[in-house]
Amino acid sequence: MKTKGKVANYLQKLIEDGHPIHFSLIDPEKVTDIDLLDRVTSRLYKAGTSAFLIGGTLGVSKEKMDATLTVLRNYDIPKIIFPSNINLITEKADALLFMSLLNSDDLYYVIGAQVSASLIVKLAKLEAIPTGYLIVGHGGTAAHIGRARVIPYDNPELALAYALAAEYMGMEYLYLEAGSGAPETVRPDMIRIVSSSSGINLIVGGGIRSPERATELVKAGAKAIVTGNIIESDSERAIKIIESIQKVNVS
Ligand SMILES: CC(C)=CCC/C(C)=C/CC/C(C)=C/CC/C(C)=C/COP(=O)(O)OP(=O)(O)O
Ligand SMILES: O=P(O)(O)OC[C@@H](O)CO
Ligand SMILES: [Mg+2]
Repeated sequence: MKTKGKVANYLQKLIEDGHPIHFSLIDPEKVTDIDLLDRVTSRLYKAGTSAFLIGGTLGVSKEKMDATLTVLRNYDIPKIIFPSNINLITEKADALLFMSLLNSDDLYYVIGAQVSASLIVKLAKLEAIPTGYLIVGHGGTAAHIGRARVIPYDNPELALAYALAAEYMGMEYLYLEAGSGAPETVRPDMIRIVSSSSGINLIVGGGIRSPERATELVKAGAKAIVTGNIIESDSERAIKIIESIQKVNVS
């Protein structure tokens, strides 16, 4: 049996210590000013973000990924690729969420992209984090591109059925995604039901814009939350989100 990689161990330790994980999602397409990115990411780092996720659905190239990762290279927290497709894989990162979009109607997003990516990931010596990706509610661009049959916000049982299937297939994380900029996040009730009846670690993202909501989602059982848009539109608020979830002890 293969031993876990550095990034997986780091995340697992945070979870075991009851420390909520915060992922700062940087969309390389939105990066126009490298100095500004440097200033903002430095503040996120100092506030205690746990890791950087780097990715976007539209308008992202490997060159843009590399430029963003170059800015992030000196932070001693993991830089993790959040891939919308196989062209965003770069050896400059530490790891990638090796995701299967479980509720896609398109086999490409369920297993095709993963087969095309696997040897590239190995050659790049990237750590793969086994992750089920499940799109809920609004779904955003990811739902459209990924041809997802979205899980309704008010159907936690359906989400639980996917979570258990993912867990039984050996995935360690399930990313519940409401979509970038979603008007409503995944609901606490769904998180509560899925986390209490399955053993998979929940990452929750999409539409998280306030410390109160972030805290609520962590208290409901999210092991990690992701914020993307709010970093771009109001980085001070993103900092408040990071600070507020650190006050929650989830053990
Ligand atoms: C394992 C590998 C290499 C690939 C998996 C590919 C899969 C399963 C993709 C799922 C479908 C998809 C399109 C996911 C998008 C994930 C993502 C990077 C979301 C964040 O981007 P947004 O913020 O929505 O992007 P925009 O801001 O460009 O809309
Ligand atoms: O940009 P936001 O709305 O924070 O969403 C983050 C992430 O879940 C998108 O894939
Ligand atoms: Mg985005």
